[in-house]
Amino acid sequence: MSTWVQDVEDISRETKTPGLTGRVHIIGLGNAGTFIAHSLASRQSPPPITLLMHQASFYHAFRRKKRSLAVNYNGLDDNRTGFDVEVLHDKVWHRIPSKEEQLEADENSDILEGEEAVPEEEGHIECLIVCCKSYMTEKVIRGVRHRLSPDSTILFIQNGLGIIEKLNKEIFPDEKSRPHYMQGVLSHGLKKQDSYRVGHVNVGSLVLSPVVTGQTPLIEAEKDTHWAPTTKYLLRLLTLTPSLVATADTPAGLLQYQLERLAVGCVLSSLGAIHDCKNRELLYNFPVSRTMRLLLLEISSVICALPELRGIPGIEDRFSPERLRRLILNVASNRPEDTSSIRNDLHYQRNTEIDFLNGWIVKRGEELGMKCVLNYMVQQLVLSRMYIINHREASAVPIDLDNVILSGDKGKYA
Ligand SMILES: CC(C)(CO)[C@@H](O)C(=O)[O-]
Repeated sequence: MSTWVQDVEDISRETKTPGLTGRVHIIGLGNAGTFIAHSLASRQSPPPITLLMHQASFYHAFRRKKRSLAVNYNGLDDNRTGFDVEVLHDKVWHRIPSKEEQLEADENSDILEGEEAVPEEEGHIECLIVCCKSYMTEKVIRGVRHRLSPDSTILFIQNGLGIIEKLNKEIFPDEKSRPHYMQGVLSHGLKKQDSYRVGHVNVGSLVLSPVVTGQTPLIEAEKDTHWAPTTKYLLRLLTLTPSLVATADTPAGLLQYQLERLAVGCVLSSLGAIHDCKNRELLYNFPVSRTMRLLLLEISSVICALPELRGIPGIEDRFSPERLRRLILNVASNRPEDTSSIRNDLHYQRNTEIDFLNGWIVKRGEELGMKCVLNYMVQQLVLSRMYIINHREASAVPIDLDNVILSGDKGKYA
């Protein structure tokens, strides 16, 4: 198997682009980000990897873990080190030197507990893997926008759809100065065990494809294989990383996996959050089953009418309400103890991905002249739950228990 250095040299020669460094930057160290960074570091020839952290506290936690990422396979932790780190402080990325570099450093910094030298931020980003939640992506990309160029490639591995359209509108309106995009669907079973430690529950895959914008239907895009050097490099690097089980697909092929994932999310994630329950509690429940069927009628109609999918054989069968329903029941039965990601986000009072799930169906339905009222209602129910939870928290009266005095033997508070 070729090393990453050979890959960089080959691609530089083939595409006549000297100066590629082969460095991969990763933002978002949840389950997917940790697993991908760990997998790249587990290669026989690991490429240079930089983890981008938005808060000094994330780095402090990482340092407590001896700057290692762990994936637990069959009960055994596999620890990997060797990651470079950059931390955002005052809108500037600061590179945190590795242990070896620190030994040589003589400067001190006040933002990172005054122990480590913080050199100037690093420059251009060639390959960026974004694994944060869809609702955070715009903010995250704004933070590295000045380090991206039309020669960069960004790979998005996230739930939901509509993120790239939003980025193009808000951050990269000029097509010529836009970076190249790739998207991926990760189906490995991952479970968070601790910060920077993920359990690998079952083997899945990572399906990848470069993103083409402005080509409808997508089947037309199959003729175009002129990918940017950084796209070629990232695709080669990931597909040759054994633990990822990654494959390259066409844009139309990938979109179909994304839509299946979207349908599962629109039903299981949203209903799990509204009912505040685990996947298993949505099974064998007649009223839930009625809701699922009705939601799927709208979801299936929108997907089957998408102009991007025109000309692809078998779309009506693959995305029929009944097939989607079976797919969803399969996921729920195989992962009965899973808690929906939207439910988790609500629990921790974070924003949710609802606008990129049911919200996307509503938006695309509108463009196609379909009123998806049930998906709209589900979107609003999740948003209203978020509103209630946030307001409940905001209006809670803080009690200073340290200063509460118990008076008399009746146990009354004084
Ligand atoms: C879809 C899901 C509920 C499956 O367990 C979960 O993966 C989620 O919420 O993204």
